[in-house]
Amino acid sequence: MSTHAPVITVDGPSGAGKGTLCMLLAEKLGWNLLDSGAIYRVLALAALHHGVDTESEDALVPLAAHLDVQFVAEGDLVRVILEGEDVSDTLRTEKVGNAASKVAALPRVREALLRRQRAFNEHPGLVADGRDMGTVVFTSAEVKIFLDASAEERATRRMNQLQKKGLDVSFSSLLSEIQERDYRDRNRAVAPLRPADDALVLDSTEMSIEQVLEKVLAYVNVKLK
Ligand SMILES: Nc1ncnc2c1ncn2[C@@H]1O[C@H](COP(=O)(O)OP(=O)(O)OP(=O)(O)O)[C@@H](O)[C@H]1O
Ligand SMILES: Nc1ccn([C@@H]2O[C@H](COP(=O)(O)O)[C@@H](O)[C@H]2O)c(=O)n1
Repeated sequence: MSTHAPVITVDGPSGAGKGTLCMLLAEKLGWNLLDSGAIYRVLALAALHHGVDTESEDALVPLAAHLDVQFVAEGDLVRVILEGEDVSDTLRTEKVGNAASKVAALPRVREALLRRQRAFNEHPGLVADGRDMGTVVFTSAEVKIFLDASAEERATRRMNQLQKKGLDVSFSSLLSEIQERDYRDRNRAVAPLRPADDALVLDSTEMSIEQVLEKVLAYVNVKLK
């Protein structure tokens, strides 16, 4: 990876604050941003649209290889366009998140999406958000972070987020959806969710977004010096 731009990877379970942290880091550093979860979500949504079985690896691999998706920056937001349709809001639902974690458990599907993810590694640098950024996709990354928080705190954050959008949600169903997805992501045979051996593990349960950013920026400055 020496000819490539520097990379900061941020892995961790759903709702730990990876997306928020990565967006702030990318803004602060002026680097590119990869939301790898969005790629798995787009594939799951494409499968649902085309009536493709989300458990059939044979059917999903060609779909993954030919995904017609664009990520369009719009101010602070990145709009996701699948086959010409803006799917940014649909993509964030728990239904799609769950379907994404099913397609993400299939080895040949992950393989088919590797090149697409690595193509984001452009100058001046990349902040990569996901589950296996530090362990599989960018193993030589200069900085690796594993961001965690208790399942209860993550469900609370998600509930607040959805309530701000005017959605009525039950804490207990959010918690069980998060726990189900965690279990699948941590126990799959390929690229299971775990900290890279050389990652800084940060538990954000008791930390604000500002505290997480401050701690990570201090670490990044030391590592990139
Ligand atoms: N340290 C924090 N304290 C309180 N709320 C937080 C913190 N970090 C993030 N949040 C809030 O939690 C919600 C989920 O955060 P975010 O989307 O960044 O998580 P994520 O790890 O990227 O989740 P996913 O993997 O499912 O996309 C957001 O509403 C965000 O503003
Ligand atoms: N590098 C990654 C990123 C995501 N996944 C799977 O996709 C699901 C959705 O991810 P979000 O970050 O958008 O919530 C997630 O539950 C994982 O199953 C992955 O496997 N690898």
